Amino acid sequence: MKVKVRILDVYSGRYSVFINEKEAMKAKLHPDDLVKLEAGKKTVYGSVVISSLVKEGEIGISRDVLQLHSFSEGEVVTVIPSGTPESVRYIKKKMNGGKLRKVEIETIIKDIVDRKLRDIEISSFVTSLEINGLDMDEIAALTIAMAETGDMLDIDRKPIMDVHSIGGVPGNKTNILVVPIVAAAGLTIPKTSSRAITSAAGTADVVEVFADVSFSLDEIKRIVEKIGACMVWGGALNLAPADDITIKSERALSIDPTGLMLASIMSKKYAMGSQYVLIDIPTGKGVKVESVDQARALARDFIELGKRLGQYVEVAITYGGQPIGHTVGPALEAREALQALMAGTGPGSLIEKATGLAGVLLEMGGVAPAGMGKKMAREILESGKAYQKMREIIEEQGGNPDIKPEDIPVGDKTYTFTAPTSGYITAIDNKAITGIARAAGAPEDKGAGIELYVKVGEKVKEGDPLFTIHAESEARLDQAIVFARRTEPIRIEGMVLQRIGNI
Ligand SMILES: O=P(O)(O)OC[C@H]1O[C@H](OP(=O)(O)O)[C@H](O)[C@@H]1O
Ligand SMILES: Nc1ccnc(=O)[nH]1
Repeated sequence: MKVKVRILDVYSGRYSVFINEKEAMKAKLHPDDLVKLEAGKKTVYGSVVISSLVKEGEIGISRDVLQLHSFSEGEVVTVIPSGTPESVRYIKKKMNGGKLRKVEIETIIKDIVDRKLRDIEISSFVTSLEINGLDMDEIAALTIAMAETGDMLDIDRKPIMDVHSIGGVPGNKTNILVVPIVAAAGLTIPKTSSRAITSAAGTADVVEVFADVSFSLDEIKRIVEKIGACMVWGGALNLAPADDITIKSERALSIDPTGLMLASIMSKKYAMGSQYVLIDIPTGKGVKVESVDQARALARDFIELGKRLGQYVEVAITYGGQPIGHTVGPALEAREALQALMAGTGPGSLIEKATGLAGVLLEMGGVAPAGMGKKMAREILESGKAYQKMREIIEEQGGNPDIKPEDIPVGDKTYTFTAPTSGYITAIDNKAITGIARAAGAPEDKGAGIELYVKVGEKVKEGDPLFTIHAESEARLDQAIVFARRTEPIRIEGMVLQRIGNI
């Protein structure tokens, strides 16, 4: 079927092509059918939307498609119905517990990147990995396939360090301090981050509050060669492009299958050319890895995967039993991170973790003697050198280097929960805290989130403030209050834990 292109100002997050109902009937096309568009050497796949936005003889091209492919108004394209991709058979093989061969994994990833697989098939793939997992051969093949379907960065300034958290713990703004500390020591650290997967704010969501995070690889090369660091969003680059597509499914389901997590992280590190990689595995109740034994097993997998990729990997198992610092949500976390960098100090959990991880990297990079890295990291932070480096990063990434924490707007719709009784704080529920912040609108609403006034082990009196919810709308605030009342995220000794009826 030959039709003319109509550029449509439609942005749906999916590769949609719009076809007139009569045209569709003639071509026996139905909603969500996969079609191939051919124009010269250009081949693009898209999902059909039946619409009166276009006339017979036309095809509507959405902004999603135009992000990666150029089409011009009136351009003639050939539309060919595309049958079910071969990769769907491989997804079903994994769903049935089979082991995928390298070529099968490569086909799935290529079809994801080429948009031949629709949301339903991608979600099925992610779910099958959550249920049936991957062995190390499959994970290595997945990692390389994810990296090699995108661009690779070649940075001259060596050695190239990197740090990445598996995430899962609310308030984990740690690496926003780690990166400038390490770069201030003269090492090169081209940090890529994802947006939130299971949390209320991914590092890319937080950094975006005070700088751009979407750059081309050439722009990143310029920034990193100039100042030794960046903090950018992996999804904006054509860097392991399947990663951000699968993360969208993970976010919707709030899952992060271990094998896919290993590949997601290490494919980005591999594509950036990182030589020395530190992985942070937060461990504790309510995070992705709940026991130290599980963390050790995952650590061994990261180290093995690194060996197969030619990268030196070390792993830090860190405390994840409660939120890091006192804030959860993009703007609130950006404020806290900036405050800590400017003051050279801050909440114990944040400073201890940041200087601990940075210390390991300084030792891995050979600029600190064994066992002296954390001390050196703390000195860099307290001296203000880390803040100066952060100013450079913000400026090079298009932000205002003079930004102050109070310049960062946070949600002005607030509600504060207070202690219903006196006693010691015995637990803070990570999942509940994340759920409240996400109910309040985070991470999409940058100003949404939670300010925590207490941590485990502290003593409170009845009526003392425990936490404040921030939202950008009353409706979102109400949703978050209901969620908070239902989940009671902060437990005080002596509180009734459960009430069981006469069942
Ligand atoms: O907590 P959740 O959302 O599951 O995991 C995603 C977060 O973990 C990693 O953090 P970092 O970039 O290493 O700081 C990712 O980049 C992302 O920010
Ligand atoms: N699955 C992932 C977890 C954390 N970071 C990532 O980039 N990917």
